[in-house]
Parts: sequence; structure tokens; C-alpha cells
Amino acid sequence: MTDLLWLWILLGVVVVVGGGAALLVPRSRKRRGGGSTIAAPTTGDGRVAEPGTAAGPAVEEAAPEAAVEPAAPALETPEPVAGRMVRLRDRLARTGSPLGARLLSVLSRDHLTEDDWDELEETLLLADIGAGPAEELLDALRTRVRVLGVRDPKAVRDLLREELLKVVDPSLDREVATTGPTGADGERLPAVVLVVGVNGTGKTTTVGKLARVLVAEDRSVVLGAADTFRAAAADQLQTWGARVGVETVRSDRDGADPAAVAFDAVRKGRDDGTDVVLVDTAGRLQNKAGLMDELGKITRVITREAPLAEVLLVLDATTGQNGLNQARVFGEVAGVTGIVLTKLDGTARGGIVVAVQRELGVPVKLVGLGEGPDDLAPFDPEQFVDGLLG
Ligand SMILES: Nc1nc2c(ncn2[C@@H]2O[C@H](COP(=O)(O)OP(=O)(O)OP(=O)(O)O)[C@@H](O)[C@H]2O)c(=O)[nH]1
Repeated sequence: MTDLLWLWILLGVVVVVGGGAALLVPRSRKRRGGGSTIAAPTTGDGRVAEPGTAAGPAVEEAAPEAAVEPAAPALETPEPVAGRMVRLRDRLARTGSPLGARLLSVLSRDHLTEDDWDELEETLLLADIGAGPAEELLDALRTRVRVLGVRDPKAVRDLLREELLKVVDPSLDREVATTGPTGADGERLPAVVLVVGVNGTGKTTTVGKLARVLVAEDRSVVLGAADTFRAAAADQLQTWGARVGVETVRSDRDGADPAAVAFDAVRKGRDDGTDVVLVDTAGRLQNKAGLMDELGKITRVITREAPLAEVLLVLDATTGQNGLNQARVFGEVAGVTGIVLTKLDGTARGGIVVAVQRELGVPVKLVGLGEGPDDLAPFDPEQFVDGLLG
């Protein structure tokens, strides 16, 4: 009898332990698969949604394993914008003797001969300042050096600084328009900034950096990846945006209609009450008619939603005369309102600032000072001239 009792007890233990194990195994497997609850949320069209956007479904239940999953990368805080231009002096110094310093060394000679004046002219032309502004600057310097008989190095420097500043023109309005107009029904529309330029000049990078400038100034931003010619350009732009929590409107189809993407971006900006919509374009310079068609269509389509606040032309400061030729074509085709001069850190030819402003009749508004994410600065004529003077 006792044996039978022990047998029943043993059987009971086996059933309880076995059943428990059978329940535990599937549960622990289910937990491992529960990674889906922490998978990156997607937008309606299957793209990865930005953190904190409405498109991202809320995580329903924090599974214990979620705690050991790698956390989403923290959003970056862009550097404050003020004072960025100061870096220019260091960067220019690295490219060799800045233009102003070379001019200064000639102007400081005891008796300026015609050869010295020729040398000054040659220096200005080599720095891409352009023939007209070079002549203007030299005429002013000749007169003032003769009349004032300036010899003391500090006075010569002040004189040169003043005259360089005049040709750079501090009176131009260099503010990038980032306040949208008010629509017919009183609705605040986003400021739409269209960014154009030849590939490789730093357009996509500039849009990314500009988004950071705006985020640093507490403005809300939407990016439009209307450079659909090169698929990687949209990825590049989306990465720039994601780093500072800015959404990118893009097409996942290669060669999609850039105007449609631009339109969607502006519509999203309008629907969301966004301050600024930045639209990157391909702007291939295969021929003027093709470029005109593409940019014309983008502009027409965008302005159905909101007027353009700015058309920024991105130019590579290291390309000299070639850059000016591009500027001319874009100026005719795109109604450029401001210039972004990139790679100013990589050239001793700072005179291009003056030449391109004269060529297009629009101001340089921003300058690229390096490859770092915050190496974009609002152009400040005084600091620029100080940078040239070394
Ligand atoms: N040194 C320096 N490099 C820069 C600057 N701005 C952009 N670049 C570099 O220039 C290269 C081209 O930049 P992108 O932004 O891809 O040029 P893009 O005009 O958009 O070219 P696509 O995307 O092909 O249309 C990249 O390696 C950038 O890091 C700058 O101010 N200084």
C-alpha cells in the first residue's frame, strides 16, 4: 500500500514538472521573438520613421529583454551658429598665404613702383576676384596711398581692409529667408528654400548642414529629397536629417519625378505647420534646356502649395572660372536669390566671393568651411575680410 502511495506521488511530481517546462519553453521563445515590438517603426510607405513622429507606432509593452537592446542613437545638438565664421581665418591660413596678406606685403614696401602695382593686380586676378573689381580696388588704393602717403603698416592694413570690404559689399542683405508668408486664409505657410547647383559642389551636404543651422535656431524643418537622379543622395539627406530629428520626404523609386517629391515635401511642411522646407535638387547641367525644364517644373509645382522664399545656388569655391560659368547658367534658369559658396576652406582664392556676387547680382549668404556637420556659416563680410588679411 505504501509502495503504491509513493508511486502515485512520483507520478504526480513528473506530471507537474513536465507540464511546467512545456509551458515555460514556448513562453521564453515568444519573448525572444518579441523584438518586433522594439523594431524601428515605419511610415505608411514602409520607410523607417524618425523617432518621435506620429508615424511610429507606440511600443506596446516593454518586454524584459528590451532593456538590453541597443538604444536608438541620441539626437545630436548642432553647434550654435554665432561665431562659426571665425574658423575661416584658421582654415584660410592652412591653404597658404591668404589674399589679403599677400596684398599687404606688397603695399607695405617703401616706394611702390609700377611693377608693384602690376604685382598687386596679378595677385587679385589669381585670387579670382575678377577684372572689374580688381581695377576698382587698385584705383582706390592708388589714390589713397598717394594722397594720404600711408606708410605705417597698421595704417596700410586698415586702408586695405576698408577697400576690400567695399568690394565685398557689406550693404547687401544676406539673411536667408526662413519665415514663410501668410496664406490667403491666414494660415502660416512654410518658407520654401530650393537648393540648386551642379553635382559635387556640396549641395546635399549644404542642405543637411543648413537643416542643422535651423534646428540650432529652434526652427522646425522638413527636407525634400528631389535629387532623384542619384538614389544615394536621398539616403545621404535622410541620414543628415535623422541625426537632428528632421524628417525627409523622398521617393524610394530611382528616377522618380523630382517635382512630385518636392511637392510632397512642401505639402507635408504645410500640413505639419513646419517653419522651413528645404528642397535638394539634382540640377544636372547636361544642357540649359533640360535644366530649365526640370527646375521650371519643380518651381511651378511647389508654388501651388507655397511660394519660394529662397533659391540658393551652391557653388564650389575651388572651381574658379568654371564655377562662374555654372553660376551664370543657373542664374538665368533658376531665379537665384542667394549663393552658398562651399569649400572656402580649401582655397586661397577667396576673391571668388566678389566675382560671383558681381556676376549674378545676388549676395553670398552662406559659406562652407569644411566637411564637419556644423561647418556652414552665415557669410559675414567683415570676418571674411579679416580672414583674408590673416
Ligand atoms: N572641404 C569641404 N568639403 C565640402 C564642403 N561642402 C561639401 N563638401 C564635400 O563635398 C563633397 C560633395 O558633397 P555633396 O553634398 O555630396 O555634393 P552634391 O552637390 O550634393 O552632389 P550630388 O549629391 O551628387 O548631387 C562631399 O565630400 C562633401 O563632404 C565644404 O564646405 N568644405
